[in-house]
Amino acid sequence: MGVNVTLRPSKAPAGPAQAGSVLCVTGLTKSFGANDVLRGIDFTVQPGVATALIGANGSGKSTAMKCLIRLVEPTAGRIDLLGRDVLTLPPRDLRRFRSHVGVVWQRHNLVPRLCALTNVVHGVQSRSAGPRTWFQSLARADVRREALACLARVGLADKALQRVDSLSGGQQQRVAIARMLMQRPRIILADEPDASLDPQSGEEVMRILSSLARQDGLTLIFISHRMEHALAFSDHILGLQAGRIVLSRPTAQTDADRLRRFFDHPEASA
Ligand SMILES: Nc1ncnc2c1ncn2[C@@H]1O[C@H](COP(=O)(O)OP(=O)(O)OP(=O)(O)O)[C@@H](O)[C@H]1O
Repeated sequence: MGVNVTLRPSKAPAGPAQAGSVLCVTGLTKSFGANDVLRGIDFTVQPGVATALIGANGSGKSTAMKCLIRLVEPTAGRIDLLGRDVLTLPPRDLRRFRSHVGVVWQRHNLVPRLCALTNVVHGVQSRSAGPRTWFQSLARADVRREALACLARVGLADKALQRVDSLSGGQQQRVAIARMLMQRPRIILADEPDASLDPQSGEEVMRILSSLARQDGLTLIFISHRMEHALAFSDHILGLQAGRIVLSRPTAQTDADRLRRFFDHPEASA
């Protein structure tokens, strides 16, 4: 896949999204009290591109990702995502807007005592609500079929009726991905989906996420602490240090040594 993520010049004036981009972030700033966590970050992502967001603990990666859908309210800046000026959306529009954004967290928030299929059916609630979305046995036939298909896409069709708390950590994360697919997202944000998993399960989760995004032509933005995952599953890498983007490079133009140097001396990577 072609690499077409570009870093915009810092201190660019707020303006409309760059032509063709799915995401355009300009001057994004976030302070928690006196803690300036994001110090004016600018970047643009083109549709279908997989972007890895890397950086040391506390560099602001999760905060930046949460700002994109206003789970954290930015202090300043502009975010154009999926053609919407996100920071101006009124609450009702924001809820509807979020339903187009599939999010995968490190902690997946499944309902442990319910089966995998019911948990996946819950993903439809972003499109339609009501008791028929509470349990797979009550779900409309087409919803049930779609949920089964989503489970099949993550390789868990045979676990559909198994309680989620009887599945392994990696399998649970795959159920969470299937639930996210039920949203029919237009973009996927993943905050360390490979954390808290053993290396093999973490890699499998990343591989599934990445290939689903590619199959559906979806933009994927993911945070990972695993250098090898950033290299294997992205088209472009953005590196944050103390709330600033100090690295923006097509993945094909970097390697493990360069990324190691970024982690050791991020200030020298700009
Ligand atoms: N809700 C909050 N209230 C106050 N401070 C916060 C809040 N969320 C994050 N922070 C602070 O913002 C800074 C950046 O946190 P963030 O979670 O974005 O970093 P990160 O790069 O994702 O780190 P990690 O790799 O450890 O997850 C930290 O100093 C953190 O304590």
